[in-house]
Amino acid sequence: MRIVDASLERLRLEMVRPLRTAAGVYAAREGFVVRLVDDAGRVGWGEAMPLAEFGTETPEACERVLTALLPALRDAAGPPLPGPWAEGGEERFPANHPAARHALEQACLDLLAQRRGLPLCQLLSSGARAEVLVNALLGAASPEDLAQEARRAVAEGYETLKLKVAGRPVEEDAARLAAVRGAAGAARVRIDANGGWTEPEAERALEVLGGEGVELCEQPVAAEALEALCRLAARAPCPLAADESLALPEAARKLLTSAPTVRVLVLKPMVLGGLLPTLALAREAARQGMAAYVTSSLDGVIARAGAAHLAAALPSGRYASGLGVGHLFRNEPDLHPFRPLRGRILLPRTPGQGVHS
Ligand SMILES: O=C(O)CCC(=O)c1ccccc1C(=O)O
Ligand SMILES: [Mg+2]
Repeated sequence: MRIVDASLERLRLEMVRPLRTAAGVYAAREGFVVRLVDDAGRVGWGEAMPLAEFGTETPEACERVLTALLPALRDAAGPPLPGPWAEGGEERFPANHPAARHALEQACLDLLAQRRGLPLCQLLSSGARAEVLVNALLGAASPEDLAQEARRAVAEGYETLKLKVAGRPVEEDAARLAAVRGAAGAARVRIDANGGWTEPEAERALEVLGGEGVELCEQPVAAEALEALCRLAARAPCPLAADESLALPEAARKLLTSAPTVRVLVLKPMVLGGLLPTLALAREAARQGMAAYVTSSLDGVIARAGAAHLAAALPSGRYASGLGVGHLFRNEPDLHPFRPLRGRILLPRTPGQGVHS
């Protein structure tokens, strides 16, 4: 397999309305699409959608690295093969640029899976599941609007709802959560503080919010506050999940090796540098008795396609994946296989990722 063309295009995602989290407001996203063509005419797609505040490189740095790397691929005897297929090729992937590495690795895996005649999830794991559960991300602010959004999601078939909390008084979050719980029926409710509380604030907020019917809380305290996170997890009424913390070097290792009170990891392939490093972390977590699920970092459909294949290949599919964000974007393509239906994504069975131009 020789690469006969390698190109890079900008991708700008405009949000229908800004998404507010405790860490900030997202109105638009800037990233890149990598397209590799091999000598048999197969096309492999990869996406880089940097999220610098989450610890990836900036869009400028990402573009610089990808622009520098792609011409070399064009003339190479074959694409660099990542992970177990590397044969010494790993150094051809960019270091310290997780979003750029993600895009390049994803496009190479897409081609490799097509060449082997396997859906990407099957290339990643022979035990891959045929579908993945997805959570609905509720974006409304007021309790009334949230209740309506939750009712709609449940009627559509979502079994897990996710609500952003923190960055406002706990009493307000309590009212917002009560509205969601009232509308959720049998659906689980996941909350995400995006690091918005101090340890004492988190302690109190979790007492108030973390009762029955709350599946877990993502990242109650700042990414760096790893020890506070572990202390809180030992006492909190609901399980705590590490998300932002995993972007820090050594954080995953510390969580995996210290007597684990944090039992769940939120895996963002864009932040962790690609599908294979993320799968390796999920497998390591499973060996330690910890659970993991995949979420997007507000990515385009290509990155979510890769993430959906990865989610299907994780050791366990118990937790819903955070991949139901397409409706938040103005320029989301109408019809594609990675749009959740009844709260699930059914993986394409065609070779590769099943992403087409
Ligand atoms: O999990 C989801 O449903 C969507 C992903 C999401 O919430 C998110 C999107 C961008 C940045 C951070 C986060 C997060 O999970 O904290
Ligand atoms: Mg989160």
